Amino acid sequence: MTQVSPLPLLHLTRHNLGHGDEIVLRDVDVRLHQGERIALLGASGAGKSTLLEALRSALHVAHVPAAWCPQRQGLVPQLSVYHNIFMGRLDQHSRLTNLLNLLRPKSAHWQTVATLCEPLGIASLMERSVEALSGGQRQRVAIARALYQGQALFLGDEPVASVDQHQASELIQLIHSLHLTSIVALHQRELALTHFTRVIGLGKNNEGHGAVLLDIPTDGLTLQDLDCLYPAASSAGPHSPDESTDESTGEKFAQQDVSQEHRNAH
Ligand SMILES: Nc1ncnc2c1ncn2[C@@H]1O[C@H](COP(=O)(O)OP(=O)(O)OP(=O)(O)O)[C@@H](O)[C@H]1O
Repeated sequence: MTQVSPLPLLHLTRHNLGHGDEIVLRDVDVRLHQGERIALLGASGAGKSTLLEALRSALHVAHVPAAWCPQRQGLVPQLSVYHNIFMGRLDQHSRLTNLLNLLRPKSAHWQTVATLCEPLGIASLMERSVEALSGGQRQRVAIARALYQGQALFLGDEPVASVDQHQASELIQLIHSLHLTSIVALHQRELALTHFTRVIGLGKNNEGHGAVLLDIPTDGLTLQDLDCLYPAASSAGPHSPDESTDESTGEKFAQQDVSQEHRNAH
């Protein structure tokens, strides 16, 4: 049987990404295909949000719709959980519908949102204002608002950072059950290996510049292969016993070289 290649969605090529005059990531060359589950990894400040923003805006220009779950959530604290989730589709309704819904939610909209909230464990909180929620509950509301957008592609900037590993795993599964393609920035490396098909890892290259260090399938990848993205972990982390007592840069570079063999395998 002939194998059908996955549909290309985007090719972000030879881009320096940053803010103002500051370049955060050099020579970014990333392709996205339909059906991929991409985990974006890297230490804090490595440029995950910067890359996600660039992908988001390139997708917009290419007219590829994507659900978006931002790191800062962007929820309106004074409004109810229901209203915050409904905001995910404001652009799909007329202004009048949006205004009326603010005053008196239509039962059909309410029901749709309730159905989404059920697996997220926030159905009983739909009338509560967001300011009265815990951090983890707010995170679920932000995810629900992105799910409510009803797109095939999900972009999330650390959407499961405020919940424990078990809950994070369930949330990622839910996101994946509703989206064909996903690109998610994460700090939990284990989740990247268990729930995603590909890892894009950001960090400093040998010249000390921010760059894409890894772009590889997760198949066969180990936690140790990811240590090069986290300089502290590669010198002292629990996944690199060989290096835990030796902080020599030689050891560190040896680890980087292993991972760089896989680089840009896509
Ligand atoms: N709006 C901005 N203006 C100027 N510099 C910025 C802006 N946003 C981020 N930066 C800088 O860009 C670099 C990368 O930040 P970014 O938020 O992309 O990293 P990150 O990997 O998402 O970090 P974290 O895991 O902490 O969220 C950092 O040095 C940060 O200070």
